[in-house]
Amino acid sequence: MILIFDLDGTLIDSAPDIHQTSNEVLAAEGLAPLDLPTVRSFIGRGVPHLVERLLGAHGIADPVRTARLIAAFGARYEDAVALTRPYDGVAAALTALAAQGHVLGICTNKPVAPARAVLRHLGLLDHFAAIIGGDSAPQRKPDPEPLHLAIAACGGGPALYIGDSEVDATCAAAAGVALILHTQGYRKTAPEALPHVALFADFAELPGIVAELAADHAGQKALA
Ligand SMILES: O=C(O)COP(=O)(O)O
Ligand SMILES: [Mg+2]
Repeated sequence: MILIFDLDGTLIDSAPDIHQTSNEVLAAEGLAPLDLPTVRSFIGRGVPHLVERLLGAHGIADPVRTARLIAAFGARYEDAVALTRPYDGVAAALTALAAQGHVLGICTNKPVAPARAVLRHLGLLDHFAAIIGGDSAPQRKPDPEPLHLAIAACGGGPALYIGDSEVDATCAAAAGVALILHTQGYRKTAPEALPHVALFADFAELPGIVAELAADHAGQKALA
């Protein structure tokens, strides 16, 4: 099958770097820093949304400042890798999934260049046949288009999406793709509130979950 992964909050805990970069661009505007949980709660809908929320937290809604901060954030984003860690067991799970014969891709709202930069920094880039980011399509997730693009870029066919958030759940549902929910990410609502075919807290569980879903899928195809 094709397995498409979300990035922030799914494969990597990148909130500390996004937090630090946020406070750097706020400082350049003469604005006070925000704490990590606050910034983490703004992650998931891409850079323009993050910046709107950073300024909104300071009571500012100004298109000129928003555009300036988006540019400042973008200029720093590819270097914002030092504080980011993969979740435990990610590399082993990706290796096991590829060994099961699956094709792996990324569909993230992070722009492609910083997505590639952080995956390269963590030694994970070579696992992926395609990377679709927040700047790859006219619309970002939760629009289904980026997920459709990621699946097509991996060769097309039956797919699963592995994500952490409300945005991923809405995107997957709109795309008609089943979601496997990583529960250790940046979600705000209870897992039960989000449509999913499976959930996991530990990447050691993922190869078994995927093997079962792939077998179900093959079984349904045989019956059809
Ligand atoms: O850039 C973001 O806001 C979040 O990215 P994600 O789609 O990888 O969770
Ligand atoms: Mg995410």
